[in-house]
Amino acid sequence: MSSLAPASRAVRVALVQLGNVTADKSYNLQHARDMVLKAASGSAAGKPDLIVLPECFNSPYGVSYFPTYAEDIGYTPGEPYDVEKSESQSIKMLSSVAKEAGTWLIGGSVPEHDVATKKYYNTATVYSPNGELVAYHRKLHLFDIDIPGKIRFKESEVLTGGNALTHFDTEFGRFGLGICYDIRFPEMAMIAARNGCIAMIYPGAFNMTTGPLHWELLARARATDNQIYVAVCSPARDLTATYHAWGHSSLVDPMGLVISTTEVREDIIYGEIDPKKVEEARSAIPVTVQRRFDVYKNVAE
Ligand SMILES: O=C(O)CCC(=O)C(=O)O
Repeated sequence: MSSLAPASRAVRVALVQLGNVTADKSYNLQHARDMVLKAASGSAAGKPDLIVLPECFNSPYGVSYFPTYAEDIGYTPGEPYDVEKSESQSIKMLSSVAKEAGTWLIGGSVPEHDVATKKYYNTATVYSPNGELVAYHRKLHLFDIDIPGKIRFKESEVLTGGNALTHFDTEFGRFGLGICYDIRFPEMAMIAARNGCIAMIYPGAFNMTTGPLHWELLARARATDNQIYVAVCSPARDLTATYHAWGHSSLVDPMGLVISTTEVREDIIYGEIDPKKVEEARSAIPVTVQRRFDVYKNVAE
């Protein structure tokens, strides 16, 4: 298990529960831009250091929409990425608004079309305060569920799952990134925590069936399991859309307490990710060093 990366102070976070995600992509991009700038103007506690947008913020959420809204991002992990030359208008907007806001930005997720391989992905990107694209996560676990009479959703009809875990470093510490259904896989958050991440951030969009059952439960479980912060950022609920998002964007602390949350409408919520609280939780209840990997070395066996 690696130790926590040194952090100078708590990170102020803003979660943007974006409303009005319409069929008009240009409008969606402009609205997301405006809301990031609004979030950056801060709360009574001050300007945030990190702003988060929800899953699929530039397009309606649904398998049939992905090909129409998908953009070619052309990112190769480990290689420098020139945003100016990007083919993706969403990436250009996110980079420029991160720079204008002067904050870290987790740009929710967007449908991606990798033109070279002809594959589609659900992809989240992260920007530094100078607009540099620093991390890129393709949803690893595709949202394929079928609850009879309630909801059937099969991302795999169009999308391909990513094949990498994503952690990124900031001056405040290391963060792990997942998208929505990824939160159901505890291994992902555990590996992030054991690699020194102080938080997992999940742009997401749960629904009216699994939202009330599992959204908060999973966020609190991943936080408690690993004694890290967990942020879940949803779109607002729109009953005129084909997919009704659960909303309830929330920030959970390393003891599993929901420290900031909202209801279903468009909103911006603020909270702090304090690395000292991670250390305090781990010293009070030391499960991170009590694990019996001598008994359960390989959980995939
Ligand atoms: O896991 C769930 O219940 C919802 C997941 C989801 O909405 C998603 O992955 O987009």
